[in-house]
Amino acid sequence: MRLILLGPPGAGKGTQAKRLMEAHGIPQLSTGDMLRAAVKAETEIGLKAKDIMNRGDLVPDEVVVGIVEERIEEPDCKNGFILDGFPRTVAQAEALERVLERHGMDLDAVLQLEVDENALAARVEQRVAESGDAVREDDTVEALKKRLVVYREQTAPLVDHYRETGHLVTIDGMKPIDEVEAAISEALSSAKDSRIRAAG
Ligand SMILES: Nc1ncnc2c1ncn2[C@@H]1O[C@H](COP(=O)(O)OP(=O)(O)O)[C@@H](O)[C@H]1O
Repeated sequence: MRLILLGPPGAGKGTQAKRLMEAHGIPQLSTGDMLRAAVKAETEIGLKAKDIMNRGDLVPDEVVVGIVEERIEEPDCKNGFILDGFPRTVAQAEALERVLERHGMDLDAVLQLEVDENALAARVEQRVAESGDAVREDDTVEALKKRLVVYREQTAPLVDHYRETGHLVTIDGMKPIDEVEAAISEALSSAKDSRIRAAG
């Protein structure tokens, strides 16, 4: 199963990705985590990405598309994967479509976690407060605000994009974590049923 988790910072993508990973035995591919690892290892990509990430801006499309393509070629992605934090622009979505096509893969669903903007600010502020010393370098109030603006301007258009491609599944992300998980699992099984019906 190949899934995309879509939603603003603080929507709970990482939390649900981990649960999906356990439920389906497929890896979570978080471009944020991969880029943070590159920054830490001071690779060429990491050196380029560091300041961009700390500002809350987006790393260039070709950089993230490159790391995602390399990652999905790994053997653990054979049965599928969960993309978390990618694609973040329409150009990335189009590049992903080409990459998947080249590898003979297709998408099963794009899970949009829909959340209330006011609640988001509170969640991310809490994350900043709780993270204490282990704070992520881009978890400053300023960078978070910037990430929300970037989301609205560059990533939110993906909702329409994936509605048009027929992959969009909208989930209420304001519910408690277990209920969001249950809603996702239900949506995935009915998506599967309708695919089986369409094929049969
Ligand atoms: N697909 C992507 N395209 C461009 N930049 C990305 C992408 N994924 C992650 N990044 C960079 O990494 C930062 C952190 O990403 P992530 O951990 O997914 O953030 P969040 O916690 O806001 O969901 C982003 O602000 C951006 O600079």
